[in-house]
Amino acid sequence: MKAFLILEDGHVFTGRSIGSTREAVSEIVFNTSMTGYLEVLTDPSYAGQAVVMTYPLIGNYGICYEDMESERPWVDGFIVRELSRMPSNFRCEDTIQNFLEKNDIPGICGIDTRALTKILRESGTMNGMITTNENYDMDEVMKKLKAYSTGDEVSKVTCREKSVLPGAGYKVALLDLGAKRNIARSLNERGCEVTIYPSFTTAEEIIASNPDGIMLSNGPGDPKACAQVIKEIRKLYETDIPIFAICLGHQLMALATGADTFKLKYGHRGGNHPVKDMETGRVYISSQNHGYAVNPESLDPKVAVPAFTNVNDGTNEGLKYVGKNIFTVQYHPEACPGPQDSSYLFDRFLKMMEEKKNA
Ligand SMILES: NC(=O)CC[C@H](N)C(=O)O
Repeated sequence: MKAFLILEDGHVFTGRSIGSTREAVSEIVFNTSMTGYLEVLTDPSYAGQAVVMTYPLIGNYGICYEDMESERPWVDGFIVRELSRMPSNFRCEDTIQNFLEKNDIPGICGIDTRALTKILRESGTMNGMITTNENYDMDEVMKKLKAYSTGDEVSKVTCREKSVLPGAGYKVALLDLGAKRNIARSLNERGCEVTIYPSFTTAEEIIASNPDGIMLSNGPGDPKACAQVIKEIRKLYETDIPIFAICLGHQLMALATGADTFKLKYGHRGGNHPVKDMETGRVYISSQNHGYAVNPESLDPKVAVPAFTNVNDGTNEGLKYVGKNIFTVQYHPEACPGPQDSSYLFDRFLKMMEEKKNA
């Protein structure tokens, strides 16, 4: 069946429908990872967005359920050049086509994703519609596209109840703002007992559980849409509990302590973004998925200083909080998909908890 991708600037791409045939209006973003499409589909940070994969062949190893980063796919749509018709891998359990269909996620294949990515890169991220309706009315479509914006996506994707991953080591409270599974897993593998809290949990409840450390997760949408969570994070900042935050968590801690965030032209999404550790000068290759960033000029140097910078565009990729056991990164040390270069940051968090305990 034919499908169309209609962009807010009037461009129309014609391809074939994959997954669900329903219409989807979303923000269109591109990801340059060559593999890891299942982790991309199931990363809750993509709620409210449809993802274009720039790598031209997607799906060749199928779907391996074990690799899911949450219990379901969260993207609004999936856009690829060529979808593998015959996945082949010893772990393969399903095809992307089936997986998208079962989960009612629409997609489009067979379009020139290079041309599409160039448009997004030059004009910036924009809204788009995926539809199988050949008789779409352009004026109606444009009205819908202009009206669309990501709202409070966090409350949509967070867990409903708290849960615990047992461990004999440090007790970590993980605030789930749309957490990828590999965050809890990375802590659990290091022996931590991880208690996962819904995003609407109060700071008082977390503090009362007396954790050795607090972890703020990644998550979808505009960080400024999370006013209530920001208030609770401010209270966590006031304690002396060690805190480590990733991506949305990093942005929210910055907002909670007086800094500002802004929307990047087309974001960073992929598996090979170079970040520089400002202290050592060493560059790490990181997995990233963000559309917003902290404005370093808005930082009060008495509160927080840049710890990592993106080598491509010089934007901020991490902060160290002055006089606090707090450090935060904009990229993904849990790296699923992506290089494992930065997994040492979890060890750094464990060391911080150890030092605090022995102080
Ligand atoms: N992966 C994330 O946590 C993304 C954070 C935020 N939603 C952004 O796009 O910048």
